Amino acid sequence: MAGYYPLMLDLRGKTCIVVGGGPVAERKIRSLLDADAEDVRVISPTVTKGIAELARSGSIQLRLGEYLEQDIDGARLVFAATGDPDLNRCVAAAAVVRGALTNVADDSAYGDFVTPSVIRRGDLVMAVTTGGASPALASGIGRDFMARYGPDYAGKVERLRELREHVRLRLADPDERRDLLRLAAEEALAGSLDELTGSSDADRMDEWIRRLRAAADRRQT
Ligand SMILES: C[C@@]1(CC(=O)O)c2cc3[nH]c(cc4nc(cc5[nH]c(cc(n2)[C@H]1CCC(=O)O)[C@@](C)(CC(=O)O)[C@@H]5CCC(=O)O)C(CC(=O)O)=C4CCC(=O)O)c(CCC(=O)O)c3CC(=O)O
Ligand SMILES: NC(=O)C1=CN([C@@H]2O[C@H](COP(=O)(O)OP(=O)(O)OC[C@H]3O[C@@H](n4cnc5c(N)ncnc54)[C@H](O)[C@@H]3O)[C@@H](O)[C@H]2O)C=CC1
Repeated sequence: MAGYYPLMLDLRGKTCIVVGGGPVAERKIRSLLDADAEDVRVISPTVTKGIAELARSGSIQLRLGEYLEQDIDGARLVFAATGDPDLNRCVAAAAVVRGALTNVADDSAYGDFVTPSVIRRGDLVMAVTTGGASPALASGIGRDFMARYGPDYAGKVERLRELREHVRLRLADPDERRDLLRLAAEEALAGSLDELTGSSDADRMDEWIRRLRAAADRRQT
């Protein structure tokens, strides 16, 4: 069993190809679109209603037909998600030759990566895998995360990003920057980010930094 190295890929501008058009392929396609993939191509003789709708709206390019090896030319990611195990292996082998990373839906041993359960809260992205041991458990833990980290985390992360940009411009001392940003993250986890007042964004940031500095000083004494 592979150890799996987790990473977060920027898929903008990269060609992603899904071979197959059933419910599993649809899930992979939706997860690509959720990740802002801009060039998603699907090859399958039959597709779900959902995939057909995504093609109609222009979110994906669909070729209705059986897979041909040249379909995956230029791909960076390839998903082999047909109901035919031999064909899925063929797709994976052709992808390897082309240097593309592959996912094989019915046998993870043949692919380069597995798809985790993904929870998104704006820029906060959580991914859970069991490496194929129990997709149902990965999904269940994903649901637990959803309950623990609610939709408010999208706003929290946005504010922490703003604060971080502000702090990097305003504070020269790297130790002080680190202490304040760690404290701000603790506030986000404790749910106390909403106490900010101030008339403009810059005022709010200055006030927040003042408060964090005071808290950091209190900690040191
Ligand atoms: C190895 C992997 C390869 C890959 O697809 O990358 C794979 C493989 C297989 N899945 C199977 C079954 C199920 N898959 C799900 C659900 C999900 N499967 C996903 C990923 C993965 N599935 C990769 C490993 C992930 C990991 O373990 O961490 C998720 C997380 C993400 C996604 O699909 O995008 C998504 C949840 C999304 C969410 O809810 O967040 C459910 C649950 C359900 O349907 O409710 C079931 C039934 C219950 C069960 O089996 O647990 C079968 C057997 C088919 C058969 O029996 O014929 C195989 C084939 C095999 O095991 O060889
Ligand atoms: N990774 C995962 O999360 C899961 C994986 N699976 C496995 O994934 C596979 C797909 O599952 P489903 O979507 O439910 O299957 P499905 O049978 O509903 O769909 C298979 C799709 O493959 C297409 N297809 C068949 N021959 C093709 C060809 N020559 N070229 C291109 N496309 C072709 C069909 O038109 C159809 O759209 C199955 O092997 C299943 O065992 C099943 C459940 C979960």
